[in-house]
Amino acid sequence: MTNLSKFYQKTWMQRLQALMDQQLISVEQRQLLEKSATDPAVGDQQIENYLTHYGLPEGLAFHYLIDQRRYLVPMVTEEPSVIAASSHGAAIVEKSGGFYTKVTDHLLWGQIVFEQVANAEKLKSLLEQQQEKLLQIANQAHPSLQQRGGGARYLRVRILASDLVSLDLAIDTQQAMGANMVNSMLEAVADYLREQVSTPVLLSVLSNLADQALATAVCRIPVELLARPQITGQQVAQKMAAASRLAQLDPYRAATHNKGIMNGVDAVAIAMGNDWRAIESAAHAFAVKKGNYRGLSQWQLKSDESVLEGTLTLPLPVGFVGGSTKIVPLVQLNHHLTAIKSVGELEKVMVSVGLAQNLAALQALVSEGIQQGHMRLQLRATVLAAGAQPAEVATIVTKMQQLQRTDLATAQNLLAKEHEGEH
Ligand SMILES: CC(C)(COP(=O)([O-])OP(=O)([O-])OC[C@H]1O[C@@H](n2cnc3c(N)ncnc32)[C@H](O)[C@@H]1OP(=O)([O-])[O-])[C@@H](O)C(=O)NCCC(=O)NCCSC(=O)C[C@@](C)(O)CC(=O)[O-]
Ligand SMILES: NC(=O)C1=CN([C@@H]2O[C@H](COP(=O)(O)OP(=O)(O)OC[C@H]3O[C@@H](n4cnc5c(N)ncnc54)[C@H](OP(=O)(O)O)[C@@H]3O)[C@@H](O)[C@H]2O)C=CC1
Repeated sequence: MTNLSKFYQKTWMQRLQALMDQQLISVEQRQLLEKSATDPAVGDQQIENYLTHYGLPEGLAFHYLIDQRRYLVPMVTEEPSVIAASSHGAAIVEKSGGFYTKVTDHLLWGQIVFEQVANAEKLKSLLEQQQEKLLQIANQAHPSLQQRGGGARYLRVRILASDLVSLDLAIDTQQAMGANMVNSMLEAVADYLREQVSTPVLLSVLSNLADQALATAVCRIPVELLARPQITGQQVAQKMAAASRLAQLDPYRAATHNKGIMNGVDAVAIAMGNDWRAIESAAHAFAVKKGNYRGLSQWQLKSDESVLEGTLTLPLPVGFVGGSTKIVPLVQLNHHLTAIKSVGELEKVMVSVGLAQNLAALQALVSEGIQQGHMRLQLRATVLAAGAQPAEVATIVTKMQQLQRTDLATAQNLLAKEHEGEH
């Protein structure tokens, strides 16, 4: 009976066999793992103990007009109504003239933290005096980045506590997200400083709070475009502005407000082969202002209340190259579909999608409520979960809507009746 130790030393087929031998999976489950493994050779190089490829649905969002350019936006998500909402929000902004965006330089912070610091001020000034030398050592650790026009730009020293000091280097990572590059550069500087300074280095690593790589999207919507059945555009706009204020005051609301934004941002990040965990951690860290976690976007009615202005700024530690961007063929296809040519464009698309997602969510929440639109699409997932074949879904969804039911048990009963009726 093969055991599972040294799983990583087994071949992919041996791993599946080992799971069978241990009676952890059935023959059918092994077949599912094999069928889903679209590219075992690549998977085995990408991650450890590779088993199979876990497929997520990819859809396309429409109506994006960003800085007067039209974009198709591939989005990878398992959540119903996210892509519908994305297109819906974008369609409203499209009718309003589109999104206007701006991006800052694409710099990533890296930090070297000193512990057991005896005199923080003294260490701070010592490090600041060596700025040029430290930046030079960082750049020498990854010379190709400078050749591309990037590299370590500047540094700062922060006293975090009487015994903890952080030396932060801002590094222009050009078209890459830069985590691996920055970490190598930091370790070179840390090695140098270990010889210069007796104070121990605790760690050196990039920071995902990429507040030197910001992207902002703005849209200005004539309130009449926000109208919903039984509620005027003016009323929707006023309520959206109130919901925006709520997210500034209440972290419980801000968490969901921001989740709605990241529904779109994450979906684009995955489609573009990016590290969505880095983007998520950056966004939520950036949402803390004056010690409070707040909504990342804001909606304000302009003076004569005829226009609702939405603004979203996000830190985006993202890459147009590097990471898995060249390894996953679908990422190259999605770059082609979106027709983006740089990391700056990727940032503009991502932040616009985040704002569109937020617009659609808030408009629904303050008018008919989220369930009407969301559950109409979520119902399809419920009926699938009840065991329906794709071809049966529409019939069962219609019957559920007639019964005004959304629960799994009703879907299962209707499906059973449908199958009885067939015999
Ligand atoms: C769902 C809608 C769009 C319906 O809204 P609606 O007005 O009933 O939709 P419609 O049928 O009039 O279509 C409007 C547009 O939506 C798109 N659309 C509409 N249906 C589809 C579809 N089947 N497939 C693809 N696209 C669709 C499409 O672009 C369409 O325009 P068209 O292209 O026809 O000119 C609206 O109710 C909505 O946007 N709701 C928000 C849904 C949402 O945010 N879902 C995310 C999950 S809930 C969540 O996690 C976020 C949240 C809410 O918690 C965040 C927060 O609290 O702030
Ligand atoms: N967020 C986090 O906390 C962490 C993330 N990661 C992972 O790190 C990866 C991202 O790191 P990153 O360093 O970007 O990825 P890579 O390790 O893939 O490095 C990017 C590479 O892209 C090459 N490149 C080609 N053209 C350019 C260009 N125009 N600008 C910049 N680089 C270019 C560079 O090659 P050359 O060397 O020839 O210059 C560079 O080494 C992601 O996979 C992420 O998941 C890893 C650790 C932590």
